[in-house]
Amino acid sequence: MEGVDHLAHERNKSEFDVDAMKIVWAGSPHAFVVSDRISKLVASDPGFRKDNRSTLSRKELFKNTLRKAAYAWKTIIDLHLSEEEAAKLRFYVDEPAFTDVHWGMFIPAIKGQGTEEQQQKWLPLAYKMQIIGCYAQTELGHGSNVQGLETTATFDPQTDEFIIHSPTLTSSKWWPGGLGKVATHAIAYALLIVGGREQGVHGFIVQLRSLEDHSPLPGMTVGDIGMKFGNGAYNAMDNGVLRFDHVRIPRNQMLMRVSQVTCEGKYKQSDVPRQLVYGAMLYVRQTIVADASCALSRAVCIATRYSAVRRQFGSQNGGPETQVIDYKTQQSRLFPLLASAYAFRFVGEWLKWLYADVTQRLQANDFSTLPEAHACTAGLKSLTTTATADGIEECRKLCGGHGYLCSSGLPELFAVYVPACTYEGENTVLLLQVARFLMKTVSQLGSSKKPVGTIAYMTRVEHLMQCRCGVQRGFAELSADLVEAAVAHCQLLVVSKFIEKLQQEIPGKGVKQQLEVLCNIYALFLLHKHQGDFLSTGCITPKHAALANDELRSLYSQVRPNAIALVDAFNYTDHYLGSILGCYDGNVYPKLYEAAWKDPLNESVVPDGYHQYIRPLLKQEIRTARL
Ligand SMILES: CCCCC/C=C\C/C=C\C/C=C\C=C\C(=O)SCCNC(=O)CCNC(=O)[C@H](O)C(C)(C)COP(=O)(O)OP(=O)(O)OC[C@H]1O[C@@H](n2cnc3c(N)ncnc32)[C@H](O)[C@@H]1OP(=O)(O)O
Ligand SMILES: Cc1cc2nc3c(=O)[nH]c(=O)nc-3n(C[C@H](O)[C@H](O)[C@H](O)COP(=O)(O)OP(=O)(O)OC[C@H]3O[C@@H](n4cnc5c(N)ncnc54)[C@H](O)[C@@H]3O)c2cc1C
Repeated sequence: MEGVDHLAHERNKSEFDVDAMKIVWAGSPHAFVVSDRISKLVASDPGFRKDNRSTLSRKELFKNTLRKAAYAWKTIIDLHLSEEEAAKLRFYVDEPAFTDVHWGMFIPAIKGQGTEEQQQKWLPLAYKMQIIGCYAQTELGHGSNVQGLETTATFDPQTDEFIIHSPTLTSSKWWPGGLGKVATHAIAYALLIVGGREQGVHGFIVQLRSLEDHSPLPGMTVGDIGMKFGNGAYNAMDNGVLRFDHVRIPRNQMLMRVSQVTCEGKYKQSDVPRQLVYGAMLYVRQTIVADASCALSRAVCIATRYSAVRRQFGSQNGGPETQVIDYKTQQSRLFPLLASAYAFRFVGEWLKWLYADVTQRLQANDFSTLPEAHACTAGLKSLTTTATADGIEECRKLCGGHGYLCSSGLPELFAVYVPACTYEGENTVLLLQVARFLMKTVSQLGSSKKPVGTIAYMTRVEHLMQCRCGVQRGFAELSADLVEAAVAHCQLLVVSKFIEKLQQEIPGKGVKQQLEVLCNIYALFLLHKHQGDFLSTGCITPKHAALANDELRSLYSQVRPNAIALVDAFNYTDHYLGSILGCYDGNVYPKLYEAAWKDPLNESVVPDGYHQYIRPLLKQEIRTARL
């Protein structure tokens, strides 16, 4: 039935003020208003249509992405959108594109690592999109090991230039988004060589393509690296390959905030730490944590609405069958994911604050919190992306067979999301960085350097004092266990930031109570999942473990009547969700049926290839037919 809200009875059950929860989710009344307006603007504009993506060939998909990016830019200019509104528009257009890396990495890298003068020269061009940038760090042979990069930048004092060169096949830049076909410029990372001495990896602004006809400049071999996981999905992005053959760039195109090369060929290090070369990664990891809650909430919204629509078994006296959301097994898989979406939202908010704080301190030459900020961004990036990728797949399974259809939106969401576990730092590699930070802290326990901030709790964990002398030995040998410790540390962060959120004033009828229920689910689910660790370390008794399990069941019952309203609070349009199973009105079956007929395979009743392959088979002519 068109126009009927099939989920109205669910919405009527809710015990809290959904509009107030929408503001909590958005972060502020202002953020809600902007997000609501821009999402509706995108949803109502046929220029941003995306329901045909999975049927396009790679070339068609790519061209369509270029069209959308240009159309989005025109909309931003025509409507005089602010930076905040423009970012929201790109978000709701919901298509991986070169613009993500231009705005998300190229510009932040110049801001973080460029001198004032360099920023003044390059940022206005980038902001107006008169140049399009990518972030060319990873090579064919090295991604995680940044110090192992082989591209060289050799200073030539005769011409006051750097010679950028790819000496081996494995030194080819490989993966950068936007590089393959679009970017005119790159921040390329290369091993700096001055006066014959290697000075570590640095960033350089390199023009790749002509601003007149887009052809690669002399000395550049550049192209796309090929199809990636999933049809459609991330294939809208032109991840690229690039080789430099003795390409010359002016000296002032080395990003020189952290260290400088003079025209006489002197290498000078500022008093800022070398790790600032990694600053763009700090920034992007923080945005990835914020984005995790969006991707997970999207999958959870689809699975929750569909679970309320779908009925299987349990009909009494010819009455309706049971909604699958009422099965305790469904609840025990779905509701912890719902709780995780909210938990990641709040930890993402906090990380944004932490990043702003560390940036302010860095500008004032206070580098004291940089290691903590690195550990938090790296650890939370790893934890939230792993949980989100796993969560999207679980949501697909929670939707049964229909979850496997592209029209459910879940396969594409998974395919686009899952590389987040790899890009911007492979997740295990990042956890090892957290472990290193934790072990460094443990080794300093008892000294005058007291742990503060997110590691202040360590002084309260007595047995850590006993193991502090052994932590510098056997790091590699124990690394698998240390990675688990790193995850536990990050989970503690997530739980404590959720609790801190609840200590704030939260307006709206029943909103705080709902969030308390979700926070308890998040924490108790972790305790339940890792009860072996808690029991074996004597942190809890078997009785506590059983109580936690009982409490979880009771909490699931409390969520049940509010489940639909809790996902409505994400305020996603049907356009953004891109899912028949998750559509707002719950009118799933007619929409699924209709969508099937739109598949290109259904354009003719008898398929292409019938006369060539099916008929000969049926007529037993197969031995004589030429295949
Ligand atoms: C709206 C905007 C959207 C933006 C885009 C959003 C989403 C993304 C969308 C699509 C994807 C697009 C782009 C993807 C881009 C990329 O993937 S870019 C490439 C990213 N590459 C990596 O992340 C590589 C990972 N490797 C590393 O980070 C380092 O090499 C590693 C830390 C693993 C090792 O470093 P190394 O120097 O070799 O060794 P150490 O372990 O000795 O470290 C030295 C010290 O430096 C500290 N440190 C390391 N990293 C940082 C950092 N980022 N910030 C601050 N400090 C750092 C480390 O802790 C050591 O300190 P100590 O010596 O212990 O004190
Ligand atoms: C979709 C996508 C977009 C990307 N975009 C960009 C971009 O715009 N710009 C850019 O520069 N790069 C980009 N990348 C590259 C990305 O940053 C790297 O792939 C990533 O950093 C992982 O590095 P790697 O591929 O070398 O993995 P590897 O390090 O080779 O990882 C392989 C395995 O080895 C393990 N491993 C590695 N080192 C260690 C260690 N020390 N201890 C224990 N285990 C270890 C890892 O855990 C993993 O299991 C992108 C990648 C993808 C998939």
